[in-house]
Amino acid sequence: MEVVIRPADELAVLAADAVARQLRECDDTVLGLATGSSPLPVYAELVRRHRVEGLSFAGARAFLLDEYVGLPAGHPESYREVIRRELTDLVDIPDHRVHGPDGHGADIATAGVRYDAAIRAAGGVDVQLLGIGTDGHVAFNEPGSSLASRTRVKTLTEQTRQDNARFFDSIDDVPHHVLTQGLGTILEARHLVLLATGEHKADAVAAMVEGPVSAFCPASVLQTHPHVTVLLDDAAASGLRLGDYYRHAYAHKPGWQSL
Ligand SMILES: N[C@@H]1[C@@H](O)[C@H](O)[C@@H](COP(=O)(O)O)O[C@@H]1O
Repeated sequence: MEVVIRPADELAVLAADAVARQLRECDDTVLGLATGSSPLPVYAELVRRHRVEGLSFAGARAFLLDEYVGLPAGHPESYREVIRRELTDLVDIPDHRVHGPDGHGADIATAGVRYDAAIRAAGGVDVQLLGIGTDGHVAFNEPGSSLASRTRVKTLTEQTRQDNARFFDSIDDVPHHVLTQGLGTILEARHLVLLATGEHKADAVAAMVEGPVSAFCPASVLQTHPHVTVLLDDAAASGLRLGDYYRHAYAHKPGWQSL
């Protein structure tokens, strides 16, 4: 796990660098896209590079991490619509190559199995963007999630519903259920890039990076993955005991070593 502590605007550039490098190196890159506020500056930077530098997503495919269950297709806060608005409608990736768990179809019980099969059939995710919830969830894997879990339906905690209520008219409109990639599914991506900013993430970040690997903090399972980049601003890093070491290591990072 590489922990990089830099100003927030620089974090977005670093994450975009990882995505852009993958797109340039591989014609049929498979991107893993996250929603929430944290990746938005990364998407803005990728859109800028597409427009100004000609970065192309034309050969790529993309898979979303998660989706609310029960929102009608086309609901503005469904993650499929959010990602269209923030990224995929603004670059040259064909819409039919962007996939999300089917949260409004009739067969919710088997949607997860089908989704995992689709990711596998695409060859797996090359670069997976991630955020972290204040309770340590990644995607919508709430505390208590199996560290080996696959894509399935989960029930949101009240904390997560409150955290996400800002996107809806009221908390009553936030669904209770979601379809989310499992932790085991996420761990199969080849490079995980997690962004967290702000003091409200500091406790979850400390538990993820320096706590025990435990279902109590689902994000801590990232400690078991061979290629994870954790991008933090000072506030999100403020609970880390080894913060000075992570800064030192990044300042002395060999020039040949990319994220
Ligand atoms: N399902 C998403 C997660 O993927 C995201 O990481 C989390 C944090 O969101 P934010 O980045 O807005 O703090 O929110 C939601 O719960």
